[in-house]
Amino acid sequence: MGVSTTTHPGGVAEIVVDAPPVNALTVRGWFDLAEAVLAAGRDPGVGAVVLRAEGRGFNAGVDIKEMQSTDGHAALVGANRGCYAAFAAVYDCEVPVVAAVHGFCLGGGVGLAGNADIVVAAQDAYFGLPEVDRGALGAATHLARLVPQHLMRAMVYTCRNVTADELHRHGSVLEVVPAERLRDAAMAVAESIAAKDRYVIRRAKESLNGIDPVDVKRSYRFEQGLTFELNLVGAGDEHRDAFVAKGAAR
Ligand SMILES: CC(C)(COP(=O)([O-])OP(=O)(O)OC[C@H]1O[C@@H](n2cnc3c(N)ncnc32)[C@H](O)[C@@H]1OP(=O)(O)O)[C@@H](O)C(=O)NCCC(=O)NCCSC(=O)/C=C/C[N+](C)(C)C
Repeated sequence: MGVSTTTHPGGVAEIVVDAPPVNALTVRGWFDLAEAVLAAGRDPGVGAVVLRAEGRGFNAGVDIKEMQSTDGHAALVGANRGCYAAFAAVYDCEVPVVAAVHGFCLGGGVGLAGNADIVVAAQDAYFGLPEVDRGALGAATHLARLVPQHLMRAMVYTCRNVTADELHRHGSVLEVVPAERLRDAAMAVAESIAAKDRYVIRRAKESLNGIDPVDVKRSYRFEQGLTFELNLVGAGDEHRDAFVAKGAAR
């Protein structure tokens, strides 16, 4: 349980998130993931990273229950800083990151997949930002890397999800495979990158980040500023409390 890294002989670091029941990460979980991704990229023996998850889905975003059961603002501030650190780590990782997505990829999950260099998905994968329904904002920066502008806006305002097949049609998901083949498909892409000259691949990643038209970290920080406003006016608590109460009622 948690975040684990296995470095394979071909130079692929496989980072696996396993946080039952739905891979909704705690503050600690986001920071652990950030450190695992950065450490893999720092390892000179690594040429590519595969980021995947065990369980029912890739990622269900922040752990709302931790946020609502923690006194004061520590969990709220921590989740924001943890998400920022984890999304930034995927982006800044010195080698390409291949996200292997299955099942749900929601909220913070989109932050991870959107900042990955390559996304491979299972046929059951879907992506979305339920933030507006949770009284929050954020990860539109990263969703905008996966879908065109108007679809991104529709997804933010309506909280509708898109499937892996739709993203494949937009070109942001490289390959859609049956769930049982997801790990192998992601590893195969990562191995083909790790087989290249490691110095050149690191410079290729640095170069691609350097020509990005959007500063993803700054853009996400702007989004977070408005999330803080929603918290100040009480909209955050109202919607998160409703989520927790709905689960309890069930
Ligand atoms: C589609 C989901 C993830 C799974 O659906 P399901 O039908 O397979 O499972 P179920 O809804 O019964 O959930 C199982 C248990 O997991 C709990 N759960 C689910 N999501 C979360 C969560 N995010 N935090 C804490 N706990 C969660 C759920 O209450 C069930 O517990 P019990 O068995 O009842 O005890 C579906 O669950 C779903 O849609 N979840 C909500 C996803 C969501 O809204 N994520 C947060 C998005 S906001 C975000 O990630 C980033 C915010 C930005 N910022 C940091 C700036 C605030």
